[in-house]
Amino acid sequence: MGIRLGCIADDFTGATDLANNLVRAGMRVVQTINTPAEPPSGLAADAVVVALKSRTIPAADAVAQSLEALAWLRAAGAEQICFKYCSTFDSTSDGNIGPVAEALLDALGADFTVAAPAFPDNGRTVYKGHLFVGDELLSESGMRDHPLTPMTDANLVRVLQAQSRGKVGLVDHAVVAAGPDAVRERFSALRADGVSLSIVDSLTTGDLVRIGPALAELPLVTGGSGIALGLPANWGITPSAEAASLPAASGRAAILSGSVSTATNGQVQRAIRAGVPSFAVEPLRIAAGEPVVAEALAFADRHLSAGPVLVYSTAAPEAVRSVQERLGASEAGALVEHALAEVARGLIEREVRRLVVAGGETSGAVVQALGVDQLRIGAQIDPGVPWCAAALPGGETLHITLKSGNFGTPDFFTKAWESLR
Ligand SMILES: Nc1ncnc2c1ncn2[C@@H]1O[C@H](COP(=O)(O)OP(=O)(O)OP(=O)(O)O)[C@@H](O)[C@H]1O
Ligand SMILES: O=C(O)[C@@H](O)C(=O)CO
Repeated sequence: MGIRLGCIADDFTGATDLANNLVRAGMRVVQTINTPAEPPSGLAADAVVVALKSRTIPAADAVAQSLEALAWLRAAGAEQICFKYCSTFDSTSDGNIGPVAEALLDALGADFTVAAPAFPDNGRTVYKGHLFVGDELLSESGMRDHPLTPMTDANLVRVLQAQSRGKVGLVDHAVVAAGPDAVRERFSALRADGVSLSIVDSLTTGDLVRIGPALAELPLVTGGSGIALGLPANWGITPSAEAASLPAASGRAAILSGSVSTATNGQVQRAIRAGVPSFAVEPLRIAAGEPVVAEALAFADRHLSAGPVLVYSTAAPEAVRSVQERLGASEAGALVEHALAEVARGLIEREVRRLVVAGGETSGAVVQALGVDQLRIGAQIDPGVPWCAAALPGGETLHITLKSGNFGTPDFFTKAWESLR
């Protein structure tokens, strides 16, 4: 039997976030890093999440990579496809949410899908098409300063329309609250009006679960990880603790943080205050050719035997902006990602087997550098952030968690270890 749900995620932390919600809803989930080169075989899973790093690449490349993932997932027997992007709708005016969603619709021969980024467990809600992060509109949240995808408009109908060929509509909260039949009716009305992509309001987890049955008929659904909460029940799958079990963890521990999000800035400061030995990676020093990676690893050598160490490039928005003005945003990003990926490799050589990574782009760079191609999803540390187990190329197990920038409580970097046994 093939898999039920095939998922394509546009970044690596987002993929584990989605996998985490599917596991919590009872699905057995395998996450692959990129589209596997081999055709699917022997997958003991209800869902596969293909993690891409396509959020900030040119739209045409994101489309090509997503279509490749789609072909693999269809070969694995996927009965429905889910395209996962950020709960803060991270994108630019060129995409990549609209272009990828439309290309997937075309490839599936479908004419309509939803765009439902809400993840109320993490404070992301959508009302009248406007995205809120906690109590703030998206455009007034820390996301307005994001280095790669600054979000300056909270009206998602407008944001998605700007990056889509087709017409964008809205399923508003009154319809969602009225239940799946009302949602189905609204889908039909939107279709009749020529709408191909529709933002869906959701204020609570209950809203996301309630729309679940209405999504069963769509070949493609798109959204944040919250959309996963209502899908497994469409196959009669119910929550089970077994879905989240991982092998026992051991080995040295480290934190690598390349996220510049508001939450991560707080978490780094908190870890430093808590006495975690910490090394700051400075982009301008890397650009000047200074041996920053070697220094970070020498620092790790001095501290690893006593407990977790933190290597971070995380900085406040003004500092990030000033680096970007000097180096260019994507050049600075690439430079830091490369350096942190090199540090990750060095840490594995130093017997680190428990690793916290913060930031979606950073996680992508680290996981690829480590040669990890598949993750098993374990228990949740905080909403959207599970521990995962991966086989290193030598066969040893690495326990790793990929934390989205804005996820996790302020003490995440010190408490994460407690939920790993
Ligand atoms: N001090 C810095 N100056 C400039 N750029 C930085 C700095 N530190 C990190 N970066 C870059 O900023 C980007 C941060 O993106 P990343 O996705 O890793 O984190 P995030 O955006 O905070 O988290 P998420 O995408 O999970 O919400 C990366 O490309 C990273 O290399
Ligand atoms: O949806 C989210 O907020 C996260 O999974 C994510 O994608 C952040 O990069």
